[in-house]
Amino acid sequence: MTDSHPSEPAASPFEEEDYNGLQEDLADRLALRRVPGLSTERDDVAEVENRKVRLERVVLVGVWLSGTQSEAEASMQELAALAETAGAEVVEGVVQRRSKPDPATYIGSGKAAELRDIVEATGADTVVCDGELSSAQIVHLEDAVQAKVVDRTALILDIFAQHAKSREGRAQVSLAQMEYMLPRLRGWGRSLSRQAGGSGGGGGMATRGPGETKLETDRRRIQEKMAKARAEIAELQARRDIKRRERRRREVPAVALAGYTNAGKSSLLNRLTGAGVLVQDALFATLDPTVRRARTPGGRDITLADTVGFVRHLPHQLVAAFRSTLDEVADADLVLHVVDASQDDPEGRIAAVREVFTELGAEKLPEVLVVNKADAADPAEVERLLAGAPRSIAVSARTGAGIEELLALVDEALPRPEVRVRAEVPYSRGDLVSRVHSEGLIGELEQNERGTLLSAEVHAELAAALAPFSVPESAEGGRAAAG
Ligand SMILES: Nc1nc2c(ncn2[C@@H]2O[C@H](COP(=O)(O)OP(=O)(O)OP(=O)(O)O)[C@@H](O)[C@H]2O)c(=O)[nH]1
Ligand SMILES: [Mg+2]
Repeated sequence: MTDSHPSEPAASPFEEEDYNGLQEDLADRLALRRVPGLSTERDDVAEVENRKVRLERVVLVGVWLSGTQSEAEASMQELAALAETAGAEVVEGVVQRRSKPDPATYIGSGKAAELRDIVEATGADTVVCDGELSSAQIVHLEDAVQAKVVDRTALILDIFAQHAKSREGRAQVSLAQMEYMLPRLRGWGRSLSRQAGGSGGGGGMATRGPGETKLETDRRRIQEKMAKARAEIAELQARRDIKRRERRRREVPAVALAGYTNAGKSSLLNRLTGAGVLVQDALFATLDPTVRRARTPGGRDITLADTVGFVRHLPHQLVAAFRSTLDEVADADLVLHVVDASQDDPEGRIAAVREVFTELGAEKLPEVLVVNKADAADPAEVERLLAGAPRSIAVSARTGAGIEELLALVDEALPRPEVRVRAEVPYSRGDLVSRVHSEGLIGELEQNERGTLLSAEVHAELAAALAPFSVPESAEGGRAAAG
């Protein structure tokens, strides 16, 4: 397909002399990886209608559109990791270099025929494509390779469906799945019933007739379910909003841990707060965000939220459906952007995460780049990443290295409380003094016979509560040493 490379006999079915090494390499690695023992069966109405890829033998197919060889390799390896996370066994991975995906079959039709041979030879039951395919592409490719075809979006949705535990998480995933499914119903109906008919041309017309009624019913049923899911999410979101507003009212600064999936966000939350959050060497281990309290070395209380991991080309249906969850990021006062320094192409991951930040309207928030897994990473790589961000720190959630420093940096990076106060708080109002400790920044503090004399920076609401006890800067010999 490409013109820029002189042709040579290609050893591998898919393209190209300068690519063979990579492919064999890839095939080797892919063949080795397997995630055993993932739970499989779960009966969810929405899931039943979806395309599951668990416990299947899959062949991965990518179209290498642009970028370097190592980027193409990274993308395929990530697809393999996703497939395995979903519970599939990857038996083969192939890439075709093209200027754009084939509008009919994603990969070129000649390559599709070769892919069919691979599917047959390996006994695979499913082909997973590294992109988002139209329903027509799925149908045509299924016809060509005689196996089920699943795209990257469906794969990610399937993983989310397997991992979502809370009511809210499950409703969000099922909404996203239905949104994905709705425009593809026609194609699927056709391909599943395997009606005959030419592989080109008429497209959806082939389903006209008796099938049409069924299609309409399905569509209506799904739309009804989507409405129900939306209502459920809205209700749960209202509760989440109340909690968040409560935190806001108390003006506890909100810090969100965000970043690429498997970067170590949950591990960091555990390190920072002792929360026993699930940590797993798996993609999208966390779907239900946990919010915990923590205290900075400066004595300020903060909330720390663990969040859903991001991935390249995170399906927009998911971003939309997880909106209320992801608002933990959008509403934060500070984002800790966690990146795994031990993996390939951390910059690509950082960029992918920032794209999602933008989609969430969180791109302007103060950010600390937390370069994690420093224990396992190349120190030069860590240095490079640190240098690439104005505010950054290297840590290891595993060994605990850098954690204290991270907390200190949080202190520094958080917006400072805006009101300076000086007050003499009677001993009967010890509660106010402890609020100043945890919610403000204390300058001076001393006890005298009337109460606690303090000067501090606090937020507006606390300043108002302290107002009855305020004393002018000059009054009282501020630092009467002996007390
Ligand atoms: N070597 C090393 N491994 C780490 C470190 N932090 C986390 N890990 C490992 O990385 C894997 C992922 O950790 P998690 O904390 O679950 O990552 P996450 O970002 O919450 O992942 P998702 O919730 O799936 O998006 C686990 O196997 C952790 O043990 C670290 O500092 N060093
Ligand atoms: Mg997690």
